[in-house]
Amino acid sequence: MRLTREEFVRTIHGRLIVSCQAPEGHPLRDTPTIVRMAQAAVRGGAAAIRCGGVGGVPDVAAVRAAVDVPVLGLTKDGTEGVYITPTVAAAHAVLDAGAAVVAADGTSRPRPDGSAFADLVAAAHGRGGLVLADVSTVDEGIAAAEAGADLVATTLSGYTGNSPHRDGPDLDLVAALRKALPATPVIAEGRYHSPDSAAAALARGAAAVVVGTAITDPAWLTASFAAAAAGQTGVLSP
Ligand SMILES: CC(=O)N[C@H](C=O)[C@@H](O)[C@H](O)[C@H](O)COP(=O)(O)O
Repeated sequence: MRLTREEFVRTIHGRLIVSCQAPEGHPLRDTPTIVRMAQAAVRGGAAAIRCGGVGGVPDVAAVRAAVDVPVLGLTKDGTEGVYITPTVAAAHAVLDAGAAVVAADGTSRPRPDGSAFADLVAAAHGRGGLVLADVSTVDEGIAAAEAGADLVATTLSGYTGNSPHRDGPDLDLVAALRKALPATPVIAEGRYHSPDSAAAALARGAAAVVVGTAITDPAWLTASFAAAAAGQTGVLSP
């Protein structure tokens, strides 16, 4: 699916994107399960699906074939430094698998193939794809937009050395990017764990909000219920 930025933004504007991923070793980590996760998310109203990650290109291709909403694809190579679609070759592969948008690390940290982020953007545009820059600060967002990113996302806030580490989402970064980049759509992503927080991101100027864990990880959901239950232990007799 090839879309112009305007077409893509029209599709997602004011809506939810669901990130359908599971880490290595997770009980849900296989491609058919990720596909069903994506189908369930679309049934619930997801405007687009973000997928790939450690499942990589096979997940992107399988989800793309199974849903009729745009796919934001990524690969993940490790967990340190630049690991989200870190190379030009990875971006090509994600787009060739049918993603409308490639989500890639948009920071200025060194990339494993020695390329610059602008090289990845040019390569993706050459394939007719759009680029979502995952960043952690306003300055990174500005640099990514200058390098040609079609959209920027707050995905990496809390996961880099120069961004604040917090339990909840970085709503301040959403607002700051919106102000600094009036012509570049901002996607809110990272630790949106409630419908209210997702709505707050849209109110702060996000074009759309990405939710992953809080929708797609039953282990995380169970742990939050289990913790609440443990807090009540002894209040009522069985
Ligand atoms: C930092 C990083 O590697 N984020 C990844 C990006 O694709 C995913 O692991 C997250 O699940 C995704 O960003 C959605 O966030 P959350 O699961 O918090 O709703």
